[in-house]
Amino acid sequence: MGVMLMSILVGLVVLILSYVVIRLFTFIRWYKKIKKVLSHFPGPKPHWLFGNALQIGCFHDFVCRNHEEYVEKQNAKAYTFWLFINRPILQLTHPDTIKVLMKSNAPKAKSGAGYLFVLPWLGDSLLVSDGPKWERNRRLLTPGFHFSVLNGYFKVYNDVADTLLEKFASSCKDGKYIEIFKLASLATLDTLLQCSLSYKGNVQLVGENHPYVKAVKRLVTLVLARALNIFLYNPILFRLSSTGREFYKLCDFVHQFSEDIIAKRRKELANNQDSEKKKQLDFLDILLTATDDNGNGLTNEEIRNEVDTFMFAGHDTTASALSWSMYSLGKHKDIQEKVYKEVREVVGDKQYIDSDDISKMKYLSMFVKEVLRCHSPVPTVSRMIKEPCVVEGVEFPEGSIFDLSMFDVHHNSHVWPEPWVSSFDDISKMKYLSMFVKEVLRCHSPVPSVSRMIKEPCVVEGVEFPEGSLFGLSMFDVHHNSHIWPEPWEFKPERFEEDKHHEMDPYSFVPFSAGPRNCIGQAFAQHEEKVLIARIVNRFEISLDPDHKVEHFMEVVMRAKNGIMVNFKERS
Ligand code: HEM
Repeated sequence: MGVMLMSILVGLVVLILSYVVIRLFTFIRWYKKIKKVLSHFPGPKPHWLFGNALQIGCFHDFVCRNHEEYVEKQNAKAYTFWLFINRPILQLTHPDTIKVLMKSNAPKAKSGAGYLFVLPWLGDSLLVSDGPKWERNRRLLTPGFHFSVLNGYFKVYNDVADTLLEKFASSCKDGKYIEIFKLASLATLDTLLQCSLSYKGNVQLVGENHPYVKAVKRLVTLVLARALNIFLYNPILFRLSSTGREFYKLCDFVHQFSEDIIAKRRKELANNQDSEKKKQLDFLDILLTATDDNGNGLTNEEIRNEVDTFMFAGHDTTASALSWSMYSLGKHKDIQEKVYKEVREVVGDKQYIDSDDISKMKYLSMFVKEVLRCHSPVPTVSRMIKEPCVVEGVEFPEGSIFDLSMFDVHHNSHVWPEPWVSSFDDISKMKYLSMFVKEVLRCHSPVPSVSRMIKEPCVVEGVEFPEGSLFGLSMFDVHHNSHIWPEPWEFKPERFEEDKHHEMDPYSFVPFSAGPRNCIGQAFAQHEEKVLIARIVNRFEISLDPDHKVEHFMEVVMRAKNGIMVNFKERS
């Protein structure tokens, strides 16, 4: 018995030692290889064990130092830095390099900080998933962002603006300055809750006392707290920590919140009660009715994950863009005047962006749509399937060709809905506002960077990177690269005048990323931004507190280190 136990023990030790030796050997081989690959790129000198982790301090300052040294002085299209001995990152800083990864289907980096930390909250949703799961869900969600659906949300943007503007008016009496990010963030969360779940909970008025709002805000903080604390990277240690316990408790709470609404809506859909009460579709309606090629829909959990993802990916990002827009308007009074003049010309004294001269716009809008419907500029497209596919309950074999006839659909009297009133018209007429919003997105890059870990070897600047290499796709660097953007730190909406911008590489302006993993909510976000900015500028003159220093502060989204203090004065 004793001998047997001893043999098992020795066997076990040998097994563990062999495992450790193999891992060590693999690591050393990988380390030598990746070091050689990275030697082609410049970067701050790393410590052998900690890499550059101890030099980072404020991440924003670290990025700016590297930008100056490598991107500006050395004109490098990428530079490298190490978080620890096992975590080298190639930071892509030029359209030529960033496009290699953006065009590919390289998965999101799921080890270390970042995407992994949001998994318990968002599940395997669009933002985090890869491969066939992502492909299927992207296909199912895309119709939810079709312009005909987005158009219906203009009413929500305007309602949200009503509350926000009243808050500005009451808080800024007597020339007081207020911090803008918090208010912007509540407004964008309010919008998303209404557009995703048709949930109206007076979110902006109740503020962070609202339990759901409080939970979402706290979850974002806890994800960040974990990313900054290496001891919480391990999932078991995280679960045992007080931060982890709070995080999981809040996840349960927000999951329950969405699940209750989803279950209720499913029931209403089954009983066909919904259509009578609600005229405007929300994202939930679309997610509940979406089916893939095999007729399978999304499960309640999948829907919940996607809704939670919209909240996470869509509210602080848009709030960042809105806050930096207020900053830019306050800082550049001449630009504010131009935006104001244009808004006046288009919307005049209207309270709602699309109310007063609606009849004229309705006609224009109907005219354009009717031309598109009647003459269908692209009448059909075709697809040949690679796998069997079920259409109307009939299975088609691989190789079948389908004609997708938009012409027929547009002329099908059972499908064509009542012509609806477009409110795009106001927004699309504001060319200067569009340029202004783009310049805010370039200059302040609300999502400063994203990351990818490649599953297959990939060539960047003639150098082959092995599987497992980690890349930082730095939109902030690309947007401030003086070899691409002259005087990149200057705020000049005119850069985006059509003729100038169209000559540029499309990957020189990537605030929403680009390629297959671009932001699904980009049109939604820009519509909301434009309505809110137009409504604010039309009513208020915006000024910055001259005694308050505003500095960028890079987190998951671009914030201001000590906030942005703004005054909104009623125009006379
Ligand atoms: C100014 C506002 C916004 C900015 C700057 C922004 C930026 C981005 C960026 C850079 C990505 C790529 C992320 C990555 O590669 O990991 C992304 C993805 C995504 N965004 Fe946005 N976003 C904004 C607003 C929104 C809104 C309003 C929604 C939802 C309604 C949304 C939903 C998503 C989703 C679901 C993805 C994942 C898409 C996929 O991988 O297929 N975003 N966004």
